[in-house]
Amino acid sequence: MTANILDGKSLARSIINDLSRRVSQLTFHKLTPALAVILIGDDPASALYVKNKANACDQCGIKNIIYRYNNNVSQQQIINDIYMLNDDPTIHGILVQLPLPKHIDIPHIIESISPRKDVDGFHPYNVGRLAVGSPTHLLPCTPKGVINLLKYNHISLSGANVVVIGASNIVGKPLSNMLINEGATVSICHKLTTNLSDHTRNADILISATGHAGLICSEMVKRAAVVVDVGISRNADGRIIGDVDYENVRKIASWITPVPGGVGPMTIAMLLENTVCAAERLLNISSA
Ligand SMILES: Nc1nc2c(c(=O)[nH]1)N[C@@H](CN(C=O)c1ccc(C(=O)N[C@@H](CCC(=O)O)C(=O)O)cc1)CN2
Repeated sequence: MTANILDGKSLARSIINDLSRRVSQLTFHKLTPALAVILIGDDPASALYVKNKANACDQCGIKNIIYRYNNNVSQQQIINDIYMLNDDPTIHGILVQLPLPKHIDIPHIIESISPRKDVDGFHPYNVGRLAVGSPTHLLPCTPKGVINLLKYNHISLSGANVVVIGASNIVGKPLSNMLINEGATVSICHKLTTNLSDHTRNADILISATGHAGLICSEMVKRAAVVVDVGISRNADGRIIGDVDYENVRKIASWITPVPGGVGPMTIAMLLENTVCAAERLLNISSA
């Protein structure tokens, strides 16, 4: 058996293509969706992700402005600038690229973003709405990308045993809530989980989001499981690799995401979709 590929790169391309039409409709109504990106410090990976986000915005006509700060910028300065962006009617989405320098308190920064412009879906208001199963326009991008990738490939979530490895606020926790809302039975494993394989071997759908290269080997995967790799690390040659031992696990799984080209591009497509949704809400023409 060789797994089918969950091709996030091509799905993301087609989503971005479709978004161009929604952006044109907005610009017809004299509203150009605009995303403000706050980039603090000199982390090369963050700089690359921000550049990729800007390029993707350009592809579908979303205006994007990058606000760059030195590593030693004060927390208050960032919060003041976010307040300014909250009040700016020409800005529809605001995101702060993570991680942040140690002296900056991430929850404090995120809570200063208007929930209506929180296109990362990290604000406690949006997190809370997701947790209680209320409709929310702004879901976190990586989990939303995973769910879209699975649904697009007709992988059923209702009643499935899903194991999520990693309990971060960005991926593991919101993804688990989204999966529960889809009717899946969800187990969340994390750093302190003992006997990880006992959990993973029961998974119909196994999702790993740890950034621990090669964590998931074929012995940990049930035959014909769906395997989604959200991890990104670099090996000694600087090549990007995921949490999953792709070459061996693909011989066991029914579906698998590659790294690169799986979940990563979907994260960016979902960010763009959230930005368009945030703008559409102003005109009450949301098609999401
Ligand atoms: N404010 C946020 N910060 C971070 C988020 C986030 O969703 N919001 N997620 C990650 C980083 N991230 C987006 O910001 C991100 C990571 C990876 C990719 C991606 O397309 N990866 C490619 C490989 C790209 C490369 O490294 O060459 C792939 O997997 O194919 C997109 C976005 C942490 N911070």
